[in-house]
Amino acid sequence: MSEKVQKRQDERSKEAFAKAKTVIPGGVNSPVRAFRSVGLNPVFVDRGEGYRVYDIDGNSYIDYVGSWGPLIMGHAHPKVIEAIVRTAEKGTSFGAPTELETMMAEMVCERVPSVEVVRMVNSGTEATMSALRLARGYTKRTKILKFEGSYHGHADSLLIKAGSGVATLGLPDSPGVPESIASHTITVPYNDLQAVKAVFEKFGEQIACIIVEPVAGNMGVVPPLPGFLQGLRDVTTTYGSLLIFDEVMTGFRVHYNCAQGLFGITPDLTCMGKVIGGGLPVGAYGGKREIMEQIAPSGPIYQAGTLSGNPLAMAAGYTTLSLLTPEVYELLERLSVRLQLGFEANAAKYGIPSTINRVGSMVCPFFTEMHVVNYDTAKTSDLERFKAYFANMLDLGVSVAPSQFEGMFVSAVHDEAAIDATIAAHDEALRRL
Ligand SMILES: Cc1ncc(COP(=O)(O)O)c(C=O)c1O
Ligand SMILES: N[C@H](C=O)CCC(=O)O
Repeated sequence: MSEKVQKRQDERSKEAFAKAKTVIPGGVNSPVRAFRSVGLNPVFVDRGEGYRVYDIDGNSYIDYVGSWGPLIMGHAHPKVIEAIVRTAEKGTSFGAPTELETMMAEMVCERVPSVEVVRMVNSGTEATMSALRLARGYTKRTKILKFEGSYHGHADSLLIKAGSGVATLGLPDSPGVPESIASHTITVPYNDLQAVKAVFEKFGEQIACIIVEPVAGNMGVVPPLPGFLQGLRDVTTTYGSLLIFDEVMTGFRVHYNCAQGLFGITPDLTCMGKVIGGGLPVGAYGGKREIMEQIAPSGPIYQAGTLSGNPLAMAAGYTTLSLLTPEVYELLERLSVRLQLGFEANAAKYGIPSTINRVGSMVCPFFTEMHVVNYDTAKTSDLERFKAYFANMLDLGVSVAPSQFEGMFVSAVHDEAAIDATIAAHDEALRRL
């Protein structure tokens, strides 16, 4: 395969990055994009179409970043683009209600039974930050519990032992988060129900909520162990705390009814983002009416947004959700299993320690033989090997996230040929290690 591959050009991306660094911190608007942990120059994208992205140097890649999850229908899906254009022609934002927002809310409530009422915001960070405020205001408690290596956006209360870029850059706590705020956040290892119970025995009456990624996707992909999510449901019910599912990544990604539908657990509140914006900036939080009605203007807990419910985001999100039929999830499962099996066979062929975690179309190859169940086991992956693997994959025309602590996202427009080409690239990438 290597013989057929032309050397990847990157001169223009290098120039673009140098220029960006003069006016943008680190040259990027979100840290992991800088490729720092893999020691490379970031690829500057020109355009995307279907499962491919094209960079400004003229290289093209089979893409598994998918804008970090939202693009479940691939890049520039014609129906999504058409909906955005049609909507934009009528105006881009009004700061007044539109019927599109109600249509979107109806669609979310219909597909996610735990969500009776939903408020749109502009990012996953806004969704989790607002859900925390609501949980604290509703329960009149201050402490929260989150899991090590989970990422819930960059609100102060949640930037404690976080995953994603924070893990990638090795920054367990961020300067600028006051100790007085951090002290209210309790962290325990993911999948460790005993640790959760021990915390509740000590502080249960003070804990407003548990916030959990029902499939962890920011320490690489880590599925919940059997009984873990149910255990969280039980303990929060016992102590009168709220259970918040952060489905910003898993929402409409792993199942037609989100992760809560896949695992059959009903949270009190759900945070969403990514897929529900179809590639435009969006977030949402929703849940039981009794709790959600505490939000202003129906209740006293304040949260607002100039661009919230933006018509373009609603049009892109609504169209994306309309395309996501149960059959699409069957297709995603088939394609993703094919990818996983191919990767497993390649690793076995070269005797490379490997664990491939997968839930639906979230896939993550770790370079370790350990069963990856939490952040500590995720960290046993050989990061130097990941670095070399990442560079090889890029040279072979496959774009994966530039960090071991992120997953791959298969889209519904990746076909079997694309998956097989990816498996072949992976084979070659491992052979070159
Ligand atoms: C599970 C989870 N929650 C929250 C967020 C924050 O979302 P956003 O980047 O849109 O602020 C992310 C991703 O960044 C995420 O993966
Ligand atoms: N893992 C993050 C979100 O899910 C990646 C997005 C980012 O940090 O830019």
